[in-house]
Amino acid sequence: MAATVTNFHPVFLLSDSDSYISSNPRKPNFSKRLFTTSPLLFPTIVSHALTQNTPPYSSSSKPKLKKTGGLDSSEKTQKLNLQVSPHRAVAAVRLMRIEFGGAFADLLNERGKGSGNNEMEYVERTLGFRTRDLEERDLRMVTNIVGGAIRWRKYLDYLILSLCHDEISFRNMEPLLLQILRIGFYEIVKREMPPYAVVDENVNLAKFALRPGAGNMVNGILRKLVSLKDNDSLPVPKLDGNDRAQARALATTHSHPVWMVRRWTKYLGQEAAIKLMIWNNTDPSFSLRANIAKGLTREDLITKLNILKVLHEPSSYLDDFVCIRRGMQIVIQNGFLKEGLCSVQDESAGLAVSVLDPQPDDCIIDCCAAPGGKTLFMASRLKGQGMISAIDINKGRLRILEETAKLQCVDSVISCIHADLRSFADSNNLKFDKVLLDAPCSGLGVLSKRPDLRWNRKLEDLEELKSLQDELLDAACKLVKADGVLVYSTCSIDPEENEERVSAFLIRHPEFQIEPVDRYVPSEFSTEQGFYRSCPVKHSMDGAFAARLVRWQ
Ligand SMILES: C[S@@+](CC[C@H](N)C(=O)[O-])C[C@H]1O[C@@H](n2cnc3c(N)ncnc32)[C@H](O)[C@@H]1O
Repeated sequence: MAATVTNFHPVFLLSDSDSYISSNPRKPNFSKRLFTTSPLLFPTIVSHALTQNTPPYSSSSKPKLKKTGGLDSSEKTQKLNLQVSPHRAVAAVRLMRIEFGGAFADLLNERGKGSGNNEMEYVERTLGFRTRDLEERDLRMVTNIVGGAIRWRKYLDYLILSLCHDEISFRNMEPLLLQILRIGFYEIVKREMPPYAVVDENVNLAKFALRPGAGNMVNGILRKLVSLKDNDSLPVPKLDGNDRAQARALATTHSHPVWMVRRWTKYLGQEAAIKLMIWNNTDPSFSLRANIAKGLTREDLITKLNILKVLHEPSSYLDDFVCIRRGMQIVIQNGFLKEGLCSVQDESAGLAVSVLDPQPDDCIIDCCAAPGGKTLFMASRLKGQGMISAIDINKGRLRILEETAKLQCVDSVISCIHADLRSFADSNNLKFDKVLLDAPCSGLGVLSKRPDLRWNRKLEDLEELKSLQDELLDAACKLVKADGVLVYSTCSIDPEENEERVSAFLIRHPEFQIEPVDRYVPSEFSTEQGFYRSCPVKHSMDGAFAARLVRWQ
């Protein structure tokens, strides 16, 4: 079934700042990381993870499901547990789903697909009991705990390991027990919550979801942690030794993979790498694009936000954008997105569209378009005149684009094409004024919004991505008419996916040359080489890159 906007799927919401690896048929292993695991499969996966050690409930105590998949109402009440705080129970299950079920850590999706009743079914199936339904405040706490426990996973595990008897008991720890400890450690060390309440609550969760002995263990470890923290004697990774040793220490302290620290230290220097990691660990802020095609100007949007007391300020860089400082959930709950009045779009993505500079009557092709963040923004700039062909290899995501285009009233200027760009460009002799290639990339510029991404990305991915980016550039350039424009963009901050890809392209295609972007974006975003680059720390937005290339012969 088509994913609809009302499903509020993370892919839709976080479109621009998200990164996707190709479902490249030539590289089938690529698609593995692309999708969330089917919710139907999740309980099986988690059960497996749980039973690696001790099952959380015996088979006789497992909740019975009706044939429809819903819970029998008598079961619901029987299993209701009022002693466990609901937000911790839900957070523990979400963490399990993200780690073992391949779900996205979606910071906006609090009431969408996979939550609400569905989510309580996961809770019951995973923990063996239900909790009371979540209130708004609980939902905010779930989001905070899940985001924080994922971001800080490496650092939290370092602390947990330091308080375990030995490394083997840490390595063999039941997955659910480990999630509960991570929640407790995160709350005590990073959220500075009243420690004894945190200890009690997490002990209860371990006791009911696992067994009394697990509760005792959580109690012992958390109490040791509280005492170390009170005495200011938490272990600290030592920043000394050679580059590799220093990278390892920084990776632990700032909770990132070692390879990322080494790479950023190489390209940015240690100080800037540290600042970037601190940024990635900060709660993200979101920006909204007012949908002028639906008759909502930025001023109208601001009026609505003022009425709802959402803390915001107009973007300094883009006319239609508003930066939300606090109250994003209010925007979601009031249906602004579902009604298509505005979209969640990072300014960095909006600026990449400015590099292409879509104008009424332009004939544009968006080569990797789904789920459509940039296509829809470009379409709104055409003001009903011109045409955008939106290609994507992923049918499901393309359907999201189609439906959102209708919702936002820009469908009359968009035509969707489900195809692999490479074969499309080979078999069609079409030429366009403007070609956008928003390439699949590592997403290293959007780690603050995608807390799980840092753990899912591997250094090896970069090599595969780089050759895919080259192939897609070679295909996209075939579609550019004489004097036409090709914009290559990513949401990565890695020079090998950005500047290096463009340099390599220009060697292969001397018929293109760089047009400096300073006419299209504020000068602080333009690099010496004439490219667009946003830096999270400097500009307080996601990291992104774009190059504007013109076919001159
Ligand atoms: C970074 S995302 C694009 C995001 C999109 N531009 C937006 O703003 O919402 C990259 C997209 O490239 C698509 N893709 C990957 N390989 C492709 C190929 N060979 N042909 C066409 N699309 C491809 C993926 O399905 C994915 O949707």
